[in-house]
Amino acid sequence: MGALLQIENLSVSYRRGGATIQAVDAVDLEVPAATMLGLVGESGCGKSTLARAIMGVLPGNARIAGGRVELAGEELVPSTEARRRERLWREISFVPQTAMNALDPVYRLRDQMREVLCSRGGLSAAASDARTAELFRAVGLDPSRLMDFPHQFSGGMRQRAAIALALALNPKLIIADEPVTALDVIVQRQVLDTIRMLGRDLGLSAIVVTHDISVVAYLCTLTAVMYGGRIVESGTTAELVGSPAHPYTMGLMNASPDLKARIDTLVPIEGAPPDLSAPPPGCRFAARCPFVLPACRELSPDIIEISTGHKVACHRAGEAPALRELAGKVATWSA
Ligand SMILES: Nc1ncnc2c1ncn2[C@@H]1O[C@H](COP(=O)(O)OP(=O)(O)OP(=O)(O)O)[C@@H](O)[C@H]1O
Repeated sequence: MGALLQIENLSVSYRRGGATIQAVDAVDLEVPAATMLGLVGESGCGKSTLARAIMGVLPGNARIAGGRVELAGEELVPSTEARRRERLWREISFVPQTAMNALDPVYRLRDQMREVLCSRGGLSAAASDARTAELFRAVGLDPSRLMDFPHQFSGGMRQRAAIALALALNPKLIIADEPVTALDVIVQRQVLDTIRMLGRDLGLSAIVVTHDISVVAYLCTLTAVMYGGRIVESGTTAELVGSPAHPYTMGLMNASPDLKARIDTLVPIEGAPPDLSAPPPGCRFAARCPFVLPACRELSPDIIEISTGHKVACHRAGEAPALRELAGKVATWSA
């Protein structure tokens, strides 16, 4: 049986000025049913573009340059606009970074839920309100707040309401784009706990987009690391966090306050991701990689499977244990 979501060789580009920005470059990715996959990488690596391509909500200057996406055997990309609209909320829903991107400030929460549950889901107003109360309880909101407007909620509560909205019609796939980034640390943890619990209890299938690898480690069974428009490492989260094989993944972990397992201080990765309007030849991480070899700057590494389900695109993947050892030293990253 195929995975729930299958992405094959997907490329997405933007036109800006006279330039073409290759934001997603030949990406292959699968999300099995009842699985949360974390898509992690720094800002500008193409995560949101990939998420938007799956949802079919790319901006006007974007173009699917190639590839295909299937959800439960049905083609999502390419797709017609009518089919895309029909699918949104019912089959794919999303949790944005800021709940106000999903919630309308002038409507009561009850009415926003009715908009999805009645108009899209065909429920009566009474059935919608009952379902909303059930959803509110599931996400940790008091159903007595149903008649509130979004501004009467705290940021964390609004994010919970956005999650309730995303769950409303039992979609096949949820895409959460930086679902806790805008919240303060304590609330982040509470909302993450709720998402984790819902993931387990409801068997959710989701892609969680984040720059924070510790969020992925906390929530997701599978992880895909994106850099420069490409997936550079993917596999189970346990394997990636326990034995990262790509130097970029090792660097992300050193820079994460919650995962700095090997170094007792935070070590940033110097520099910035490549300009995707003129990406470098070879490995896109070469300019920042402490383990770079001359070949890395010329030849793009193939993705290879180093153990069951653990894939990495690095010329030095065979030396991963030794590189991990070195990556655990501060001097490696400051050289
Ligand atoms: N509407 C757009 N028009 C032109 N270029 C864009 C547009 N949106 C994104 N890009 C470019 O595409 C590349 C990938 O951006 P994208 O937002 O997908 O990355 P990201 O990893 O999700 O980062 P962030 O977390 O900052 O959104 C970047 O070079 C970005 O500047």
